[in-house]
Amino acid sequence: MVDGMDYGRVRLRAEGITKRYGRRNVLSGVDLTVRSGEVAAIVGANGAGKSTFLKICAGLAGADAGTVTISGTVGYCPQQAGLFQFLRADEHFELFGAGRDQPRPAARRSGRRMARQLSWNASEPTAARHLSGGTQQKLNLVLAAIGDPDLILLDEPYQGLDRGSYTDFWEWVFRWRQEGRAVVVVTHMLNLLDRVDTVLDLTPVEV
Ligand SMILES: Nc1ncnc2c1ncn2[C@@H]1O[C@H](COP(=O)(O)OP(=O)(O)OP(=O)(O)O)[C@@H](O)[C@H]1O
Repeated sequence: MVDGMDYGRVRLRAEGITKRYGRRNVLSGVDLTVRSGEVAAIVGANGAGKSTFLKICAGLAGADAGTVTISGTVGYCPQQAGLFQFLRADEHFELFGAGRDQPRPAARRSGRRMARQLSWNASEPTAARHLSGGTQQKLNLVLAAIGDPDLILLDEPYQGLDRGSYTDFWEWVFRWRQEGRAVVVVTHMLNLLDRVDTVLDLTPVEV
């Protein structure tokens, strides 16, 4: 437990989220509530609407109906890393840190520290475009957590991670929970579902 964290406070409340693309109903009245100190997993088949739902929660896509209420700061990790190809890791940390009012040295320190937890030395002066696919994904992940957001939204953030880093990633998620953050993870890793607090299954119901 961390002093000052508001354990149990609702960080995300999505109610009645409905989304259509053309004539296709992707989400129909989806609800999800996540509190500080909780991990929610979103599961469902390919195309079930997991990424769409997460983007709506992050405010990056609009819903046709329903409301999303967020309390506190938000970090979002997209499925495809949205990096600046010519910038180094440190420069990404500074840029994303600035977006969350974090001074440059603090952002650099916290980015490097989190990278180390994923077995990556982020102080190397390598442009993002020259990082390996898995390392780009680590950068993508660290950027979602820069500035210690209260709510962290992760869209299958482990693609390309090696076995050790994958384990480190889940340890991270459960550490964040312990620290009182609210975490939402899109995942296909059903073996971990007994360790999360809420499971939202978007698989369409057969009628
Ligand atoms: N911008 C868009 N325009 C039209 N259709 C879209 C758009 N974005 C998503 N879709 C469609 O909405 C459906 C849900 O897509 P989404 O990416 O949310 O699914 P998902 O559950 O995250 O899938 P996956 O497990 O493959 O990542 C799919 O049929 C997809 O083709």
